[in-house]
Amino acid sequence: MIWQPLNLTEVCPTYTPITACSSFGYVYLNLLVQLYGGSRDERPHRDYREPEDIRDEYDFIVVGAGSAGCVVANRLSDNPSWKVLLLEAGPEQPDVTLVPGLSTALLGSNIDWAYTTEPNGKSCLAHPGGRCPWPRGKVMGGSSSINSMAYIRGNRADYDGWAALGNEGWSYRDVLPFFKKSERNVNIEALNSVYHGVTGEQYVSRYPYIDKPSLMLTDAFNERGLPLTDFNGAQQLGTMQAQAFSLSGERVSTNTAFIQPIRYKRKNLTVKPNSEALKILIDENKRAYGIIYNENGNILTAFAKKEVIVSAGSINSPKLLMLSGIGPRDHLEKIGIPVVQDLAVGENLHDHVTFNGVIVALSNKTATTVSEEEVLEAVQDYAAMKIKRGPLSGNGPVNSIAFIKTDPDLIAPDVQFQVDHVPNWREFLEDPITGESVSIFPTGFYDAVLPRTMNIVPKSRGALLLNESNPNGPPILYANYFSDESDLIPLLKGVRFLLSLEDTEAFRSNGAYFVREPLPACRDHVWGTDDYYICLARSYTSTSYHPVGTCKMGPAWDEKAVLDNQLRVYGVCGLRVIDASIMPFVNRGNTNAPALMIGERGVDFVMKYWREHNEPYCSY
Ligand SMILES: Cc1cc2nc3c(=O)[nH]c(=O)nc-3n(C[C@H](O)[C@H](O)[C@H](O)COP(=O)(O)OP(=O)(O)OC[C@H]3O[C@@H](n4cnc5c(N)ncnc54)[C@H](O)[C@@H]3O)c2cc1C
Repeated sequence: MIWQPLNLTEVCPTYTPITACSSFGYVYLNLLVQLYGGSRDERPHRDYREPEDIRDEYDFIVVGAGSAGCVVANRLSDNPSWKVLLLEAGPEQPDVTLVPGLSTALLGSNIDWAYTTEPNGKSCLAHPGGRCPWPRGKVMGGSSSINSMAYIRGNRADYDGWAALGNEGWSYRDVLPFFKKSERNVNIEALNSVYHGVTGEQYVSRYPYIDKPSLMLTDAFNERGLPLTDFNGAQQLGTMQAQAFSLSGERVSTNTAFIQPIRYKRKNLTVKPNSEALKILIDENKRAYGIIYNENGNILTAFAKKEVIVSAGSINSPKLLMLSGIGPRDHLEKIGIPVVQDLAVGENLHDHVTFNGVIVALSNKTATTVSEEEVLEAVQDYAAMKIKRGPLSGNGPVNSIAFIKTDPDLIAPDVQFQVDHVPNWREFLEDPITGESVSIFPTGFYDAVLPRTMNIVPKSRGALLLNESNPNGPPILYANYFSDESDLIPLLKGVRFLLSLEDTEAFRSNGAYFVREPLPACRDHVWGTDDYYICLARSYTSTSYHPVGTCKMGPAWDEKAVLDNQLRVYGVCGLRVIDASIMPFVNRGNTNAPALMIGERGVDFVMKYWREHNEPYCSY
C-alpha cells in the first residue's frame, strides 16, 4: 500500500475524550487503507519503462510535482523536441486523496511533510511546545493532492500590487489569461468568459453534495449583508458555496489534471516519484546544470541542458536553494555550505494567520452526525459507487466561504471566513488540540462547525533556515505569527461580524448557536470579550495552509528579491523558481489557484525565452 495514515498511537495522548483516538479510530483507518491505500497510477503501467536517457540528460529538470510543477512539466513537454524530467520526493498519488470527504484524514499521513513551526511566545501557545503544525503535500500533485480544494484566486488588487512593486507582467490584467488558461469550469460561472476558462486541463466545479449546515452558513452571511458573488469574478466581497478543484465528486489534483493524461504517452517526459532532489549542480560560471537526487535510496545525477526549474513549494524550494549555496551568506557559512550567491532566500515567510475555537453548535435536526457503523458504511459505499454521490463526494462545510472588509475604506477584503467541521463539539471543547490533529473522520459528519476568521493581509513576517545540525532534514520555520500585533485587529473585527450571524433567520430556524464555554487555555477570560478572542488567537493559532514568499520575486534594486520578474534566480544562470514561494506578498484568498497561475505565467516566460535563444539567461 502506498498510503499510510497518521499514527494514532503517536498522536493521541493517554487520556483524551476524542473518539478518533479510541479503538474505532484504528478500525476506521484500517478500512481506509484497505479501500483507498493503493494508487490508480501504479496498477495499469507496471511494465511501462519511462524514456530514460542513458546519460540522464534532459533539456529541463523540474523539481517538485506539486500545484505549479505539474503545470510546468506539462507545458514544457508539449514541445516534443524538449526532454523533460519531473522529480517528486513523494510517492504516487494514493486513491484516498481522490475522496473529497476524506481530505482531513490525509494530514499527518505519509504523504504530508508534516512540518512544525518554531515557538515565538506570541502564538501557537496551546500547541505542544508552542509549535503549530504546517502540513504540505509530499506526493504526486503536491499540496493540491492533500488540500481542501477551494477554488479561490484572490483579489485584483493583489496582482496589481505585485506589479506596482516593479514586477512587470504580473498585474491582474497580465495574469487573468493564465488563470483562465488552465481552467475547465463546468458550472454556471463558466458562462462568464471574461473571468473563466472552459478548455483548460484543470476541472473546477461545485461538489455534487452540499449539506444543510453549509447552506445555512452562506444564507447567514448573505442575511448579514454580504452579496452572493463569484469570488473569482468581478467582485470578491460577498459569500457563496465556493467551487472546488474537483469533478463529479472527486478531487482533481494537478497530477490528475496535468500529468496523468500525458504520462506514459509523451515520450519526452520522464516522471520520477520517490525522488528527492538534494542539490542543484552549479558550475564555476554560476550556471545550473543538473540535480543530485535520491531515488528510493540511490543517489543519482541528472543533467539539464537548458534550465533547472525548482517547484518544490514555499518550504522546500528555499531549502534546496540553500543546500546548493544560494541563500544568506552568514547562514550558509555558519553551516559550512560554500556560497554561490548571497540572496535573501527563506526570508519574507508569511501565511494567513487564523485560529480555532469559535464553535457553532447545530441542533439535532441540522447536525449531520451518524453512528460509527454508518461512517464505515459511507466509506465503503463511496468506494463502490460508479457515480460519486453522498457525503463523501463533498467536503463538509469547508466551502462555505465569505470575504468581508472590516473597514469600509479598504480597497479590498481583509478577512476571509472558511469553516471546518467538528465531529463532536463536546469532545472538542475538552481537548481541542487533539481534536484538530486527529481529524480523520469524513468531513460530512458533524454536530458543530468551526468558522475560522483568516487575516488575509498579514503584516507579520518570519523566516526559514536550514537546520544547522541536519541541513537535509526539516528546515527551521519561524512562522512568527503576531510579531506584528496589528495582525490581531482584523481577526477581532472579523470575529465580531461572525458572532452577529447568531441573529440571522438562517441560524435561528436551524437552532444554531455559539457555544459559550471557553476553551481550556482561555478559561481565565470571559467568553465573548476581546481578551477572550485574543487568547484564542494566541493559544489556538492555526495556519490557513498558505505559507508563501520565501523566494520572493522583485526588481533588481530590491535587496530582498531572490528572483526577477521572469522568476530567474538573481546571479545564477539557467535556474528559476516557479511556485507559491515567489509571491512578494500573499494574495487575499487561498493559494492553490494562484500557484497554478504562477506555473502557467512562469513557464510561459521559459517557453518564450527558449524560442528565441540558445543559451540560458544570466542576470549578472
Ligand atoms: C492541508 C492544506 C489545505 C489547503 N487548502 C487549500 C484550499 O482549499 N484551496 C487553496 O487554494 N489552497 C489550499 N491550500 C494551499 C495550496 O494547496 C498550496 O498553496 C499550493 O498547493 C502550493 O503549490 P506549490 O506548487 O507552491 O507547492 P506544492 O503543491 O506543495 O508542491 C511542491 C512539491 O514539491 C515536492 N518536493 C519538495 N521538495 C522536493 C525535493 N527536494 N525534490 C523533489 N520534490 C520535492 C513536494 O513533495 C511537492 O509535491 C492548502 C494546503 C494544504 C497543505
